[in-house]
Amino acid sequence: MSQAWRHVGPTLYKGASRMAVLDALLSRSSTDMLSDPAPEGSVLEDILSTAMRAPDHGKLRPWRYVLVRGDARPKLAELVVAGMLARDPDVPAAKIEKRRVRFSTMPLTIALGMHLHPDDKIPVIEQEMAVAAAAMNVLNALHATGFGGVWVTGDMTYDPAVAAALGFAAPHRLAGFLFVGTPDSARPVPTRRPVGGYVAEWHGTPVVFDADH
Ligand SMILES: Cc1cc2nc3c(=O)[nH]c(=O)nc-3n(C[C@H](O)[C@H](O)[C@H](O)COP(=O)(O)O)c2cc1C
Repeated sequence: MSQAWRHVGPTLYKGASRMAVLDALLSRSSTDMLSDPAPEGSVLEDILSTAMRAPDHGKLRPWRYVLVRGDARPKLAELVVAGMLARDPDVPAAKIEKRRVRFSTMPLTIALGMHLHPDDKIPVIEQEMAVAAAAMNVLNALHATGFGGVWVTGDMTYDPAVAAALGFAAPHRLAGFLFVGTPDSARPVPTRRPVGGYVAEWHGTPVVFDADH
């Protein structure tokens, strides 16, 4: 890892208005309709640095990012396909081909690793939630810098052989994969539900949410 990756970078939003930050948070959406370029260099460093501001009980910093790009992509695709066939030798050829193409062609895939400490006083679920919070920061930062992506899991995420081949032998695990690149500009503008149904004020008796009616 180069020296550049170790330094504390410039504040990403220095000079940006709070509204610009909120607008970015309110308008992010996921997509796998992604083309080149993917972020690289100092832009990618800034994006991934947002992980380092995720809430993190015990400062365990359990998030890990494995960058898979260029010629490494078909290798990851073959690893994923080998796992599919090991789990189910009769898996349909079309399903294999779809996954092979996806992992071989995404501009950048980031394997989300979880470096877990099962014996720590911080419960594993809190370590996992910190990884998820960090991934959310990364997704928002991708959007804020004009890039995009989607977090996927699937059976390959829970395959110990795939995890180990990426560097996460037990007790460490994968939390999924971020497919990353430049979103297709023709994709539909996402809608956003009003949050009202997911918020309630407590007055001493259990709350009921409109979203659950
Ligand atoms: C932990 C986790 C795993 C996910 N796995 C998948 C997946 O395997 N396939 C998929 O299509 N979407 C998956 N999603 C959902 C997408 O990442 C995305 O949130 C969803 O398509 C909705 O898009 P939005 O983020 O624009 O609302 C997952 C989300 C999370 C948080």
